[in-house]
Amino acid sequence: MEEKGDGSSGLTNNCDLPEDSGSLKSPDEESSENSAAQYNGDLKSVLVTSVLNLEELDVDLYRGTHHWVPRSQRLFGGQIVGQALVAAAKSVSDNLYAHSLHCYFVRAGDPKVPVLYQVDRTRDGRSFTVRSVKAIQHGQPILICQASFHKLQPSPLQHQFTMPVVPPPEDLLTVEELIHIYLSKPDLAEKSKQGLNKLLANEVPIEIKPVHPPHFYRLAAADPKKLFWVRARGYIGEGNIKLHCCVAAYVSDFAFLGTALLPYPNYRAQFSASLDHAMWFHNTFRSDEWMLYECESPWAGGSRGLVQGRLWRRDGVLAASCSQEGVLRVKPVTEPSKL
Ligand SMILES: CC(C)(COP(=O)(O)OP(=O)(O)OC[C@H]1O[C@@H](n2cnc3c(N)ncnc32)[C@H](O)[C@@H]1OP(=O)(O)O)[C@@H](O)C(=O)NCCC(=O)NCCSC(=O)CC(=O)O
Repeated sequence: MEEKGDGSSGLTNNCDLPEDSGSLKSPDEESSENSAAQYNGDLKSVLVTSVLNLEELDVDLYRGTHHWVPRSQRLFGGQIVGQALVAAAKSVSDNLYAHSLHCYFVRAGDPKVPVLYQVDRTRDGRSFTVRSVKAIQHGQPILICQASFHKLQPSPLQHQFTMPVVPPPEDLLTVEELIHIYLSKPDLAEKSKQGLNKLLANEVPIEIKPVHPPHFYRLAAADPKKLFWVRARGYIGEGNIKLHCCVAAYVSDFAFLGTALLPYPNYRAQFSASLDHAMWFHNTFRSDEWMLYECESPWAGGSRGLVQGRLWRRDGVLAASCSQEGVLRVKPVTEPSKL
């Protein structure tokens, strides 16, 4: 069973709501914010230079291309959500910040062609503004998304759960380092070796450090809960709060639905795909800095699973919350994993 330190049910007052923190600086980075190399390499994140850098075709019409495509050969849901949020954000003024989005994945995305994003300016209110975005391929919607933006408004109401107590990312191994360890096991089945090598060859623009690696890889039945540190690969830098939300939308769909499979190591997903994805942004954060992703699945049934997640800044501030339902069609595993 997975342990979560002191859990997340306690309420504290230490949340740092946007009205208090228009800047993305965290206290320990203020003195050296211009040093890209201290984050995660001096290369700009491909998420910013390519994936989330949409081409404007016409007013409220954009085109997005792909970077990493999962083995399923359908587009990664996080990419479509992230790009849809970029498109929505382009038509709202600078003083409005995304606070929530709600999406349905209605068709599989085709990795062979780009995606068009058509933005409908649903409403511009006094403090809230809503956009609807349709992601289109082959003339048909693959995703429908509603995103809402809000002006910063101060309030005395401030609370949040407490971040689970876990080892810092510096004390944990990346997924790639863990895979190298598994690959060095002498009794590793050839099929597993091939699978792991394929994973290594993936160019996922996200870095991950699982807090409990065996749980992450579903080796034994575990509670449907997982914790991992996550950040965009490469440097993004301070500045654009909206952009960090779009990167977080991309990141938040990664390995999320798999949380619902953790109690069932004797089954593998024959067909799995996210059906919907919702996010709420609570505080400013940097998506190129380590954030703790706390994922849990309160329910599975009827070939579907529900997952919920919290993205924590490493200083304990709750950055965002996520929810997703996915279709999960499984079949029994014939050979146990030898990782
Ligand atoms: C969810 C949908 C498949 C529902 O569409 P339909 O209702 O028409 O589809 P369906 O359920 O009838 O069939 C879908 C596939 O399941 C197969 N299928 C049907 N019944 C089955 C059963 N009982 N057991 C096993 N498989 C079954 C079908 O043959 C088909 O495979 P086949 O298609 O091979 O013929 C679609 O809306 C969709 O593709 N939405 C997009 C989902 C998505 O791409 N999400 C983002 C990526 S996932 C992601 O990013 C997160 C993640 O991976 O974790």
